[in-house]
Amino acid sequence: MFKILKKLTGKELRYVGISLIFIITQVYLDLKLPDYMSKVTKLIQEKGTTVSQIFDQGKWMVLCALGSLAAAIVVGYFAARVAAGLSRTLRHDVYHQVSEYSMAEINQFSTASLITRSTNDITQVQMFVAMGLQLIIKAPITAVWAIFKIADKSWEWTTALGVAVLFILVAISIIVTLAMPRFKIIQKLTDKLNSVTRENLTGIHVVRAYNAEGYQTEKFERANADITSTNLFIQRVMAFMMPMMSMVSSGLSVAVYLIGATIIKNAAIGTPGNSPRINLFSDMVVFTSYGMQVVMAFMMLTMIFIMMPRANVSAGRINEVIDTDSSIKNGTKDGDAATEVGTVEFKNVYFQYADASEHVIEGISFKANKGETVAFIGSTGSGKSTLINLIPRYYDVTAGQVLVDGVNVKDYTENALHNKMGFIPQKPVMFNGTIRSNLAFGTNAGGDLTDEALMSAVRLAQAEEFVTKNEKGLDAEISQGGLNLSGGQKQRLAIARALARRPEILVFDDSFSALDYKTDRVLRDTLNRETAETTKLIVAQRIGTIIDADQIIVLDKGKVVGHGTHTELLASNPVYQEIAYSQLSKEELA
Ligand SMILES: Nc1ncnc2c1ncn2[C@@H]1O[C@H](COP(=O)(O)OP(=O)(O)OP(=O)(O)O)[C@@H](O)[C@H]1O
Repeated sequence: MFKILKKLTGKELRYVGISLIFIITQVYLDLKLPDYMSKVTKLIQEKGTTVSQIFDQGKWMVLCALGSLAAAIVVGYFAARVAAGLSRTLRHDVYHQVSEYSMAEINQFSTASLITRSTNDITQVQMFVAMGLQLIIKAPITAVWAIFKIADKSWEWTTALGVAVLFILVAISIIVTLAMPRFKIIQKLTDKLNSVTRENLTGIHVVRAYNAEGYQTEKFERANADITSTNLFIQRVMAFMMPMMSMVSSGLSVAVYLIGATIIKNAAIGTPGNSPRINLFSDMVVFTSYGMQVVMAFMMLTMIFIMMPRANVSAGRINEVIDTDSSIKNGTKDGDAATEVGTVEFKNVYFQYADASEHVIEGISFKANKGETVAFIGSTGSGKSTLINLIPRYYDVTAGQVLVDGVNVKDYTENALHNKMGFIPQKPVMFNGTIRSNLAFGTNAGGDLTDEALMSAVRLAQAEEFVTKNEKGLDAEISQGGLNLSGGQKQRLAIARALARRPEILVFDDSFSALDYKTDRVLRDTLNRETAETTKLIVAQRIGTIIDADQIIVLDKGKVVGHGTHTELLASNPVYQEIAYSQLSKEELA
């Protein structure tokens, strides 16, 4: 938590300082009240006291109460500003740190947990800071000040107060010890609930189509029941707090009055102007009042103890995200460091996922020259997507080297590397906005993209028809995730987005699969004609898509089992032959 609090800005620390002044003012005014009460008590018992004399003292009491209220409002205002400011800083830091993560870190935390950490966990810290700032400082000052004011009244009363405080401390310790471990669990269970809900919502079509609502509901209910029972346990334990505090405050009042009755009985009556009994009675009223302030102060601390363990767990989870650096370190070379143009080379590359026991890619070497088309084919799970994910450094190789334009991808800055290529993922990703905002997405080495450049990319990607059919054209709206587009339309826009950058290298991860055969053929012909200078790496399932490639690499269980042109492989490679004959007849392949 302290590490998180170090993130407070200078302005926020100034607000904390101002709050401190007002908290002290508030405590001073609160503790001034019993002094006036004492005077009023004495006046009431003395003969000949007039109403205006009592009113004189009462007026100050009202003013103290109003002053204390005003100070509390000011403190609340600044506490809210500090807490909201800190929460904004944390959200900013978490967001920027996560944006730097490689896929390895995102997989390590899981998307659901990263969402909980940047929302729920930050809210916990925000609530704690807002409450804490008002109470953490106020409670000890009140307690110490009040004890100091009544310490000399009578050792019997002070002992009663000490016993009450000791009782509170022991009870709080027991309660917090019982509840603390559950707070850690509760944030994990929130992650789980988030993950189940997300999965259910994103896969709602499949869930409905397979009548799997029951199965999904059961999963959700289990997660829901787990979090409910843990919450209930915590709430039940915490439920003891308030009754216990009222019991202690009532008990303390009774004890002070019982002790007071005995002390007053044994005291001398004295004279009307100087009566020890009247003085003792007034002391007793004042002591009860200060004693309540002490108990209230501990009550405030109790609130803090309720919130602190959970906020602490949340702070730890936020720090974990902020302190985790991306395993992929940016290089320093810019695009001009390239020694070649438009080449991609793999030199004896091995790759293993962090949580896997075996290599997914083993000893792969090849070189794609400028303007060449290199295709990758192989059964599902043979490692095709993994292989091309190594080019933009979504993952780093375990051994070997990947070179782009003659330079190791690890040496480039992220921007320089990504500006060289247009990457079209297996599942096209669309963002909420317009066709224009989706195509001109992100930064581009060539500067801002004109509408002409965008439309030219749209034409190349065979998307012109449906883009121009919409009267808004490039301004046609796209909903989140491209839900208002068909699979093929999304695929074509994803290709247009890559083409619009006019990159040296195009990487297609099975990007033609959602296209019909005719569009696939026309798109390939257009690309060959219009982007002849661009190097193309294509992962494909269909032989037809890659039949004209300059090099075809056949993968099986992460290894290269064939490398050549379509004609060469068809003549001699059994794995390629098997794939080819399963899709096309001998006549079509000839
Ligand atoms: N994030 C990951 N963590 C662990 N293992 C993974 C991960 N992604 C893929 N794998 C494993 O790596 C292997 C290769 O997967 P990859 O997606 O590269 O295959 P592919 O040839 O592209 O398959 P497909 O044609 O079905 O897309 C598979 O066995 C898969 O289980």
